[in-house]
Amino acid sequence: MTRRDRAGDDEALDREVDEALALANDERETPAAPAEDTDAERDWASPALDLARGRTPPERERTRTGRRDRSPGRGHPASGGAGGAGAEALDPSGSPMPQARGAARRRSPADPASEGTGARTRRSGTPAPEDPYGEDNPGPPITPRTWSDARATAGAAAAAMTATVVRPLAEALGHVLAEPLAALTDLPPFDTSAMDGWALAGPGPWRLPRHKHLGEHLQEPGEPGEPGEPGESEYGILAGHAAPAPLPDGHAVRIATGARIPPGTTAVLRSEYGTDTGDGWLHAAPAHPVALGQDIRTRGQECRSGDHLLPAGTPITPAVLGLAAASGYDELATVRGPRVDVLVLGDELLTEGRPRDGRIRDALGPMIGPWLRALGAEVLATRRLADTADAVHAAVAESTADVVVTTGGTAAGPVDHVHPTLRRLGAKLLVDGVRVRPGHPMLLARLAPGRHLVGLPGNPLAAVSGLLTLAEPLLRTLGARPAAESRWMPLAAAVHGHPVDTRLVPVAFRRGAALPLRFNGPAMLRGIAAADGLAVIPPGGAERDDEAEVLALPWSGGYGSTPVTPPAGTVRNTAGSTAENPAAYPAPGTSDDDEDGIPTPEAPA
Ligand SMILES: Nc1nc2c(c(=O)[nH]1)N[C@H]1C(S)=C(S)[C@@H](COP(=O)(O)OP(=O)(O)OC[C@H]3O[C@@H](n4cnc5c(N)ncnc54)[C@H](O)[C@@H]3O)O[C@H]1N2
Ligand code: MOO
Repeated sequence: MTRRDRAGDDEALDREVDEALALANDERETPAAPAEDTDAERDWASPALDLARGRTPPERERTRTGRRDRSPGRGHPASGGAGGAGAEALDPSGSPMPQARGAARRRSPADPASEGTGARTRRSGTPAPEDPYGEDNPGPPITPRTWSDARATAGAAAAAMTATVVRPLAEALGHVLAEPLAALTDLPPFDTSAMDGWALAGPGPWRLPRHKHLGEHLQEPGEPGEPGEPGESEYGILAGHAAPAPLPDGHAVRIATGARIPPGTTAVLRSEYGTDTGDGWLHAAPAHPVALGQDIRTRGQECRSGDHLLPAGTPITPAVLGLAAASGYDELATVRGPRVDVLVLGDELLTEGRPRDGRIRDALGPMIGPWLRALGAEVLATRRLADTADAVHAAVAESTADVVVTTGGTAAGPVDHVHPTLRRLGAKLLVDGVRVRPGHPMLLARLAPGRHLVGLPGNPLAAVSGLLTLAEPLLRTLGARPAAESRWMPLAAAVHGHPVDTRLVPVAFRRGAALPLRFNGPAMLRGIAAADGLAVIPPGGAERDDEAEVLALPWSGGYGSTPVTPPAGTVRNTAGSTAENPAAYPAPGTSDDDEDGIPTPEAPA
């Protein structure tokens, strides 16, 4: 067999398998299907799949990778029961779907190769070659790449951006620290009480200030600070006041959590452990003897001024915002996110109302921008373009963004204008097709040094596949973001595979397992909208209980899980779709001090 014969054979195989997968994944769920759900109906795609598998050329068969067998010790509830049979997948609404069957074989335990594994790019701070695939280095051949190779190529296609933007804390969420976070103060900045109670000097019983007996002062509060010593209110020493006067040996004074400790204090007694006998004396409960230093947070316990709190490259989470504020910051130096223009191609697309007259709603305009923002991009605009070569060419040529993301027009149809546009602009294709389903026509091109175009296929789930395969690694590198740890989970049901391509399949997390969802065809969003992740299914498919790599989604943790706050006024969506964040954090609230209920003194006795 010649090389050409084999290539032709492969294409025929691809077509057959695409059709079989489409049948297995899409049409099985169409309302027109007969009401009775017999085994025969459920399996009607299997012969085509089996046929396709049977014809797989031996050297391309089962280059199974990117998986680890579940160790026998790691049981999960979904795998319990009789012999592993009868796994159910749920559709997005939670109804059981028939188990995929006959499509995958049990893995051999040892499996060192890693085709399905998400490739890692270097962490921020590691120098990257500028424009790695420039004129001097044409890079590896471009077509078509395996899924993991495509991700690695996208992650290595650019260097980390160096521009920084100083942002007020309120606008820094989701960005990345451009510089290490160093404490601007000691934390705590002064010795404070960890509890409401009394500051004590020396061993008890302790003398209480006469005019500050608890009973007297809960009735008619006067002006704070009125009675007593400097820094005291009539309730004793409260948080937020000036330095209190020294506490003489043998004395006690009421003190609130977070208030400054008066000089001379040796310990704090919690209010529930002490008794004010009403005659001017305070006694500790015998069950709670006072330990030296108890319930005092000493200055600098958490950090000293200048201490290195977090490294550059740390994503700014709500917790980082809190730490930055506590340690004295009003604003943070952040890495400028890569600027992205989104171009939505397709004359058939409507921007409002129900599909009509052969036209459908644009599902990608409202989805891609927010998703990119969750991946750290600064989305300049989402524009819808007419399906003409000139419109596409002009929009790409005029864009000043670091990354142009197009949707649709990647295939070879009469109005697929992405490839011709790239040729016209002299762009260099880095990835032209990926061995992944859905989404195989996705592409990545270098428009100019430091400027790239990601071409997402028009089928909506194929576009998501392109986002996670090409856009995510590219944006991660540009934005100097750390790669997320790979997450592996046992599959709660078998999944049909493509014989030679990786599949990305929406899954829901259920009891520690990844449950494949229905409605996972390339044109469908119903599965992904209900999903917690995208399972990476290696060529050949996977059995129930096989461990699969699972890609995080912006709303399910892992990379891209922290949405970037759109700077007010700077993010426009010229196509008029809402640019709302799909996973916005709630407004920062207050949090209690460390009331952990553990009666252990904070400072050693
Ligand atoms: N001869 C071939 N045809 C196709 C192939 C192929 O290999 N050979 N691959 C198929 C696959 S797989 C995909 S994926 C698509 C990719 O096509 P394009 O990137 O050129 O996208 P379009 O043709 O513009 O659209 C495809 C499909 O998606 C719908 N679409 C497009 N944009 C949107 C949007 N914003 N919102 C909702 N739906 C959208 C469009 O109406 C089409 O139905 O090519 C196949 N063909
Ligand atoms: O299978 Mo296409 O690649 O629909 O995305």
